[in-house]
Amino acid sequence: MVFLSRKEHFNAAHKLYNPNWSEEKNVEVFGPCANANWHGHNFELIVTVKGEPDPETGFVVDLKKLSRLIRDEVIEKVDHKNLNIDVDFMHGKMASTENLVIEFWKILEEKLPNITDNGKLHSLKLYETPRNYVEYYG
Ligand SMILES: Nc1nc2c(c(=O)[nH]1)N=C([C@H](O)[C@H](O)COP(=O)(O)OP(=O)(O)OP(=O)(O)O)CN2
Repeated sequence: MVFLSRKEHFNAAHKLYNPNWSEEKNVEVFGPCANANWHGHNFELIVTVKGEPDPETGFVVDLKKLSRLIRDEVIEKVDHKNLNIDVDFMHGKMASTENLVIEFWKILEEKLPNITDNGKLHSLKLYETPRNYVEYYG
């Protein structure tokens, strides 16, 4: 079994704000992340696919195809966007890194069979800042 990864990049704005809470409670829980006028992050998304290399190509998945898939299906939808407002799959959800990575997984798990017969989605690692990141295994 080989684990193969591709890193992609996007930047996006968001705020962490629960509309069911008072302004005071939002500030207490989320601090400056609840700032009404948003804030931005440079995100890094690392997608790891696992499988046996195909005997004819030596590939688990063609990294060019994987990059294109991630960019077309995920990055395009979030890059230079406001995660709370512009991104359909985040509507009604808190725009946390945890919730974002779960939505990315749903998209990529469904689309991956279009580009590989032998690779399966293993994990997503999403960096919100160079020091804060989440890992998700489905
Ligand atoms: N469980 C979560 N906690 C927090 C999330 C999140 O998505 N899930 N997000 C945030 C903020 O959006 C943001 O990540 C915090 O930024 P910041 O505190 O500035 O983080 P830095 O690593 O850049 O700064 P340090 O000073 O090094 O902490 C908050 N919590």
